[in-house]
Amino acid sequence: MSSNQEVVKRRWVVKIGSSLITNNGTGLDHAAISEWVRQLVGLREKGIEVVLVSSGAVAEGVARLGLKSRPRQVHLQQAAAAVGQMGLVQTYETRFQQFGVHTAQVLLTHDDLANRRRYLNARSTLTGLVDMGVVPVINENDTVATAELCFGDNDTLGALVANLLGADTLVILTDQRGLHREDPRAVPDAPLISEAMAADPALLKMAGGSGSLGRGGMRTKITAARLAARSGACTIIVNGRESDVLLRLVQGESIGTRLLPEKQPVAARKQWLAGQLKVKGSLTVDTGAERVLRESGRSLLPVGVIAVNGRFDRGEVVACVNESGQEVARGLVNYNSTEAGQLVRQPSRMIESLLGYAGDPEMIHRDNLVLNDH
Ligand SMILES: Nc1ncnc2c1ncn2[C@@H]1O[C@H](COP(=O)(O)OP(=O)(O)O)[C@@H](O)[C@H]1O
Ligand SMILES: N[C@@H](CCC(=O)OP(=O)(O)O)C(=O)O
Repeated sequence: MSSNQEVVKRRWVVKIGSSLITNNGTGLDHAAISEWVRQLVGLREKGIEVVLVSSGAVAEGVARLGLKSRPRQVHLQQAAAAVGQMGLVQTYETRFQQFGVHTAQVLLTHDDLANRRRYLNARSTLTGLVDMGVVPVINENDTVATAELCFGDNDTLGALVANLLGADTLVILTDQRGLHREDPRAVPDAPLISEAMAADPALLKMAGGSGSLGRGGMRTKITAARLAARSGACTIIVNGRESDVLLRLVQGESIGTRLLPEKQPVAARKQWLAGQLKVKGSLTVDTGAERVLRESGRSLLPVGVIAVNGRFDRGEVVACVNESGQEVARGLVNYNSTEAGQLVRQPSRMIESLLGYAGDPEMIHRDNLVLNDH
């Protein structure tokens, strides 16, 4: 089923942290992974689309290479990650296969999500995988990530993937029950925060760094929750060792820390789009398309575009103007200006024969479109 259809599907991004997935810092905890896979399959059976962000490459590489501990030099850590990533995806692949579910390895860098064109490509590919019933297993592409431009921790990556896919929930599985008022490693009886607004400034004051094998600690989890809230996702930080943790969450049990977005999903996402972006060109739309955009918030299809103005690439921001030149909306365009010119007034089924490849049916997908409210 296409994500572009109007059916509202539940989509969860589940992040499994380094501190949880390893056996005392080296190698993977295979029994625990089997447990999470069983539960992830259970979520799918309840109609939830599942995307996994998993750490563990460095830890597994350290074990496979027979190293005593995580290397200090970055290039050796990256080498260990390259070795360990093989074992990580092999483990998920084998476990999911037992349930007849396919997995796909997706390695992303910061650049992939900052660049609009690559962002859209990543989005299309991931959406395609999810639509085909595949579970993407995502990690940072440690081999090519540079110290200045890396996610570093997978909490941030998980949040950006939640933004990318418009997930309704980001579950961060870690080695604590959730966010406590103070780091429970230092203050064992510090009370648990069960629910808060993700944007609450008090949260960051409670959160400390990583006390163990992970990279970000609670701080990056709070920041991740704020990022995820931007596209309307709720973040749940919870102990991955709790029995049936994911299945209990889906039944609505209150475990862990739930960090809520302050706005409705669509409003938050569109506010972000509206606030961030500059216009590179414009598409003139006919009166029918203008009405559809204004009244039903649907995607802009090529058939409603009557002219293309300016030069732009796929993934850049363009304005949608009416025949009097008044801006109706703006959004991230799925085609560059040359291709868009070829698609003017064309039905989407003609895209493949006109461009020579099967592109997105929309000129601008509604998720990437924000109405001009003047
Ligand atoms: N206020 C807090 N509540 C809970 N844990 C905290 C807090 N402050 C810091 N931490 C630390 O964050 C750690 C979890 O983060 P991290 O080690 O990065 O794990 P992961 O690999 O799962 O991302 C905990 O083990 C804990 O020591
Ligand atoms: N990409 C790294 C994981 C980075 C990391 O440890 O992140 P986190 O689990 O958020 O503390 C790996 O697979 O080893």
